[in-house]
Amino acid sequence: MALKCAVELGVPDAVSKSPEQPISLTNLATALPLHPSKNDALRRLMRPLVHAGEGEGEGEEEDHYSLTTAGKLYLRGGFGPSYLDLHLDPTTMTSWGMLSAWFLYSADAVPFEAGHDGASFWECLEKDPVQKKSFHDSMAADSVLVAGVLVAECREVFDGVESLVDVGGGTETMAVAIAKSFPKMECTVFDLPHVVANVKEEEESGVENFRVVGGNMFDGIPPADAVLLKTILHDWDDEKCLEILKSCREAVSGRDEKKKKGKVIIIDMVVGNGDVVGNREMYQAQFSFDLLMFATFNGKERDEEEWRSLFLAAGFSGGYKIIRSLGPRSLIEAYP
Ligand SMILES: C[S@@+](CC[C@H](N)C(=O)[O-])C[C@H]1O[C@@H](n2cnc3c(N)ncnc32)[C@H](O)[C@@H]1O
Ligand SMILES: COc1cc(-c2oc3cc(O)cc(O)c3c(=O)c2O)cc(OC)c1OC
Repeated sequence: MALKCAVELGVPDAVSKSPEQPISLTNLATALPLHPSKNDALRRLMRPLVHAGEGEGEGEEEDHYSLTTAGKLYLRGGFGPSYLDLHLDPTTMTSWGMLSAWFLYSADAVPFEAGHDGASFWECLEKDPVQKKSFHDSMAADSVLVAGVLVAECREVFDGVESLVDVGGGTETMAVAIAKSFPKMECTVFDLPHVVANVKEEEESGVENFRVVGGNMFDGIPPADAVLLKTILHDWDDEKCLEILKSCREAVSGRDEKKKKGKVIIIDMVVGNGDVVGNREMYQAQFSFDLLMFATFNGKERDEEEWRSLFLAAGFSGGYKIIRSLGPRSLIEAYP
């Protein structure tokens, strides 16, 4: 909460722009648009942030500040501010307020839905344009990071792929980044009609090998050589995941006479795998997201065994491969 407040006040930008490094408390107060009667409280706001880095050689001085590497993520326009907006938004926070009630009473409603008269997270977003924008902006900020790695370091994933559908692609960030990087590939972003309605302009204005399709993935998925599911399956329970995966399998299972088989590319967590081994903070990230997914959707972060069972049950007879770790997430390919 201190971080959210500091970001809203523009603290990271003021610290970063200061010619004095580290910047003193007095100069920081002057650089911010604070009411003069509030200057003294700035030290109290900054203290928990300074001490958050304790034990790593940071946080030794309480009245002079410079940005840590993580702090740089919170500069305006970066990934951090939209991430905070999403996770600390009052609508999103409802899940946490309802979690203990879920444990105490026999009703099985998803905590988020119990706090919203039975409406799902996606239904709430549709009704609230501000929350919808905040959600899709932060997912897009995440996609900028992930797309950068994907097109720079994982190009072999797209070898032989002539068409790709980004299912639940949200706004166009990921599909456009792939389309630009692979100009011969037909790239489609597929999401709920009210989500992609805002993306149409992008389609009209520019990248030729990119198009937009609105629809419900539970009613079918447009055919392609590859389907991309980035942070989709963790939003759903096993039953719904099976429906999605079966539909993806059909979508990539060969439309021409050669019956060329494609693949499903998944970007999601594999709990306990890859980069997280021996890394306490990565485990914390995975377990925190698991609880968030549970409280918001009855979704979950899955370990390798759980992924294996899903692929088997969804009929992926070609098996699967965990291609690489992307921090707490992994890139998985599943073959029909
Ligand atoms: C967690 S977001 C992931 C967005 C994007 N893949 C990314 O990683 O940035 C989940 C996406 O699934 C979409 N979605 C939810 N239900 C859907 C449905 N029934 N059919 C198609 N898309 C759906 C949401 O609108 C949202 O864009
Ligand atoms: C913005 O960066 C990330 C976001 C997510 C993420 O966050 C969510 C938050 C919600 O309140 C509801 C959701 O449905 C979601 C997601 O589905 C979702 O994927 C996840 C990330 O990595 C796992 C992000 O990058 C760090």
